Amino acid sequence: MRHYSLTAPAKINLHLEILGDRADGYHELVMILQGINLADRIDIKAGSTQDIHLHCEHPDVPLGKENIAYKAAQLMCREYSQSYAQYGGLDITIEKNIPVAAGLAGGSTDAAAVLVGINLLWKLGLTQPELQILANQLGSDIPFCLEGGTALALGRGEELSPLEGLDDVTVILAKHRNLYVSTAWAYQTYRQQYEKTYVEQPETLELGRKQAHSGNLVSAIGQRDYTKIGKLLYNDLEKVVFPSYPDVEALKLAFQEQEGVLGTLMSGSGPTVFTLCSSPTAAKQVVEGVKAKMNDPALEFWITELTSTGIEVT
Ligand SMILES: C[C@](O)(CO)[C@H](O)COP(=O)(O)OP(=O)(O)OC[C@H]1O[C@@H](n2ccc(N)nc2=O)[C@H](O)[C@@H]1O
Ligand SMILES: Nc1ncnc2c1ncn2[C@@H]1O[C@H](COP(=O)(O)OP(=O)(O)OP(=O)(O)O)[C@@H](O)[C@H]1O
Repeated sequence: MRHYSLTAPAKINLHLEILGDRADGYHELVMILQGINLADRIDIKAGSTQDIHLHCEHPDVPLGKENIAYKAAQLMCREYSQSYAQYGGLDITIEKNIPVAAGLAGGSTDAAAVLVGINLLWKLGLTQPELQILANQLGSDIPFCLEGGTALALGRGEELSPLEGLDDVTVILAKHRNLYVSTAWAYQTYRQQYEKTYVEQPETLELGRKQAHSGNLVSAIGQRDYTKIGKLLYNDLEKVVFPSYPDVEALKLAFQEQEGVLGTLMSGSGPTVFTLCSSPTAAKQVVEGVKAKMNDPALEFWITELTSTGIEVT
């Protein structure tokens, strides 16, 4: 029986700027997204019945229709009903290595891997743009997860332009165990506090505005100037997450104080704080410094790298 195993990397946001809210309930964004080497593993094969069966040992991952990977499988069954009838149901196992509800697109990357896996399992031959149309229906981070690497993302996150790949930098991830931030809550709170309606502008004007803030970071990425990249990290959602979750801000400040840090920022809607370092050795020292400063047993740390590799069949 055919069986596919895929690695599905997490992401961080090097830049997240909110231009305003939109009539469809989303926010118009300018982001720079970056894949990292921390990945879930997705195993996918034909099931013995017509059902979709999801397995995951992580206690915080739902196993039914609320799981975004399950929704991705359902979408494929609906869109390609003939293949579904021909090949039968699906058996999907998620090995969860990416922290849950952490601002690292864990669910989104699982869903993207399910789209890729079913495309292979059912021999659909869908192209990347065709997969992108499906990804876009499922969530805002999923189109990026399908591509991976480094990308500028506009719109609600789905208008992607690839940037120079960054893959020789160490990144520390840190978060408080059992601290979760809802993405919907973060954007809704931002909407309430910084109400600014996004107005479509003539193409050239709008492009100029979008490039104004992220442009320097895009240039630094092009030059692979990691010192500059570290200084230009930016996330508008820190403005709403930090006042409600002061521990997250304290964690960022503790990283900023350490020597050997290139830059530090909250990823997505948090609560994970990431820190760029020039080497794994420097990163280990930084983690020790933060542990000593915070003295909080609830803190968890991961040391990994930026990666230009997206979803891969292994
Ligand atoms: C915070 C980020 O992870 C940064 O990459 C993304 O912007 C969120 O991506 P995501 O979790 O895939 O988001 P979705 O599942 O599409 O939406 C989750 C929630 O965030 C809000 N949301 C999301 C994206 C966006 N551009 N504007 C929003 O206001 C949606 O209204 C929804 O309530
Ligand atoms: N495959 C999945 N993996 C993890 N969580 C999932 C999954 N499917 C649904 N969820 C639910 O979605 C919520 C958000 O989890 P996820 O790990 O995707 O958050 P996130 O990394 O903050 O997402 P993003 O960065 O895209 O906003 C969790 O509380 C969990 O209950």
